[in-house]
Amino acid sequence: MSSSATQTSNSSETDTKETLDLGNGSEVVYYPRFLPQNQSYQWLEYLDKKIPWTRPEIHVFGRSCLQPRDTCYVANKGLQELEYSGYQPLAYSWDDFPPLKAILELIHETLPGSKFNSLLLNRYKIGTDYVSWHSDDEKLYGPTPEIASISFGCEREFLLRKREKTPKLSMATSTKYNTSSEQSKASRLEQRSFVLKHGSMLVMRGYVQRDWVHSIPKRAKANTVRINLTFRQVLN
Ligand SMILES: O=C(O)CCC(=O)C(=O)O
Ligand SMILES: [Fe+2]
Repeated sequence: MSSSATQTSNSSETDTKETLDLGNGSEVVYYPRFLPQNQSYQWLEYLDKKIPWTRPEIHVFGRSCLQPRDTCYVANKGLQELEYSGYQPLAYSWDDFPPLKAILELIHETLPGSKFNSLLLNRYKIGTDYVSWHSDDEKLYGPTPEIASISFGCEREFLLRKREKTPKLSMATSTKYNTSSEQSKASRLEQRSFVLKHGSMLVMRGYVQRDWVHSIPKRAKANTVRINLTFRQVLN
């Protein structure tokens, strides 16, 4: 497996990126300074105040629990509806949130050929908010989805771990894995991590959702808000 990280610096800071080849057609590209810092603070404040955040009840392994972070969903009209962990978010319109349209445009300029038409937003209020191991492998994104993930606010660690051959871990079936077997998995299976900075963009493409799982673990010391936007394309 080739997993060399390459550093490419262009004249603009925005274009500075780190490419991680995960092998077998999976790639992650990280743009640490994708958005200007000051503009990003304004967007963070806007999103924190203006997005109609909810903390839904989700269903995993036959149990219901409160999702351990706030969420919202924005999508083009007429797309197939998203459903994960037994929860079907209501789709808001891009027109309600002009800054999201501006961010979408910047992403489309940087990633030629991308046509994102939906956005899942997450808000981690404090360090005990998290997202457990999962992959975004819902059928409506197709077999090799490109997902662009923008982060604002508190820096949090993003972990990627090679998927075990069995069992399937998807957003629909994921749950908390804080057991000792989880620790042994972490040492056995290949793992990568990124600290997602304020104003950064991380892009997952190729077979990342099929072959890898990802998570944002709890961090006791993360005591300020983090907002994350994951842009996706629902195929028709
Ligand atoms: O907050 C993040 O960086 C990741 C969120 C995520 O994995 C998801 O929404 O599917
Ligand atoms: Fe995800």
